[in-house]
Amino acid sequence: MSVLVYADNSEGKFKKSALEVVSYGKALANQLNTDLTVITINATEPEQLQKYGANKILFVKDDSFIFNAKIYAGIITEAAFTSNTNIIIIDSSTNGKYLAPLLAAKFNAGYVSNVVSAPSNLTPFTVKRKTFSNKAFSNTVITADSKVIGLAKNAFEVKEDPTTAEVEEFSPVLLSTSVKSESIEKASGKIAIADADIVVSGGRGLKGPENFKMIEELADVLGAATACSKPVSDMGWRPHGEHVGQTGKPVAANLYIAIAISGAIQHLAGVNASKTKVVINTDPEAPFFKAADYGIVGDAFEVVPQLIEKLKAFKVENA
Ligand SMILES: Cc1cc2nc3c(=O)[nH]c(=O)nc-3n(C[C@H](O)[C@H](O)[C@H](O)COP(=O)(O)OP(=O)(O)OC[C@H]3O[C@@H](n4cnc5c(N)ncnc54)[C@H](O)[C@@H]3O)c2cc1C
Repeated sequence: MSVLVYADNSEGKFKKSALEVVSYGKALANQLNTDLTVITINATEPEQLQKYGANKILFVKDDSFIFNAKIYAGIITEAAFTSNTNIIIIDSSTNGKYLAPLLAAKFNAGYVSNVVSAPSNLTPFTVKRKTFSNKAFSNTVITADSKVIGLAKNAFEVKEDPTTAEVEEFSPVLLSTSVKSESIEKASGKIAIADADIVVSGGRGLKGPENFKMIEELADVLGAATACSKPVSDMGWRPHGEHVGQTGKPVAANLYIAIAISGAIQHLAGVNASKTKVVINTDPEAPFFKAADYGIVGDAFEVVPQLIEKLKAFKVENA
């Protein structure tokens, strides 16, 4: 009986969250003294996953597949039955959050989301998860024989553990579904907040919508998504889709840069799952400084343009 991980990719490339779930799967497989099987769909280099401990890699290659949760859940369930597994691990990307409940229903499994560490106990199977807008942890027991684990982003380190894996093409017997994605047209060329590695976010301290040009420019240089605090979107300075926090979108980026944002508890609740938080604020008493890893006490209108120039120069030097 092996552990099965679904490794998602973006345009064929594995994201960090995919490597995190594979590393988690390997740790769990070691704990259970079993093998790790990974399934991936339309990744360009599926064999890369052997670097992170996969013993078997099942890859589906069919360019006509466009992400559709029902179809993908069907494929992953079929892979679970083929590989005789009773534990499926999945990331917490937007796709992962669509997939996990469908998988749990198909697999008749107990599903726990937002998991942050390997099981503390195997009998009963107990995992630690984040809860209450990431302000608390809960030790949760999965009593069902089959289990679906949704791993929180940035919760488990990517760890190399090279193996020689069996790499096998997997041809699922696709069941017909009531819904099929024919094509995807992205709303804009922008990076989505939920899946971004870096997020640059602006607050009310920027004083007006015209000043968000520098937020966009910084985001451009860093290849980041742009975001904002609630009042900024309430006042119509930025679209509502950019509002992050307890009542907005959650952010679990590798780097979250908060510019002229005070760090109210409702804002922090939505961004504190990010790995490294940087704050730029004129007020040294702003609450965000307590939550941040790095802080600059300074005027955004002076600091941000300098940061952009330095980053541009760094990119030219290191091109
Ligand atoms: C039920 C409820 C839910 C909420 N949900 C959310 C949510 O999901 N997300 C959210 O963001 N908020 C939420 N809020 C609002 C939240 O309480 C704060 O009011 C809000 O986050 C403040 O936004 P801000 O930090 O951009 O603005 P402000 O509180 O006005 O802070 C602006 C900051 O900019 C700094 N500043 C000013 N000028 C400069 C400058 N030139 N350079 C650098 N820094 C400067 C100031 O020192 C200050 O710290 C919620 C509130 C409630 C009651």
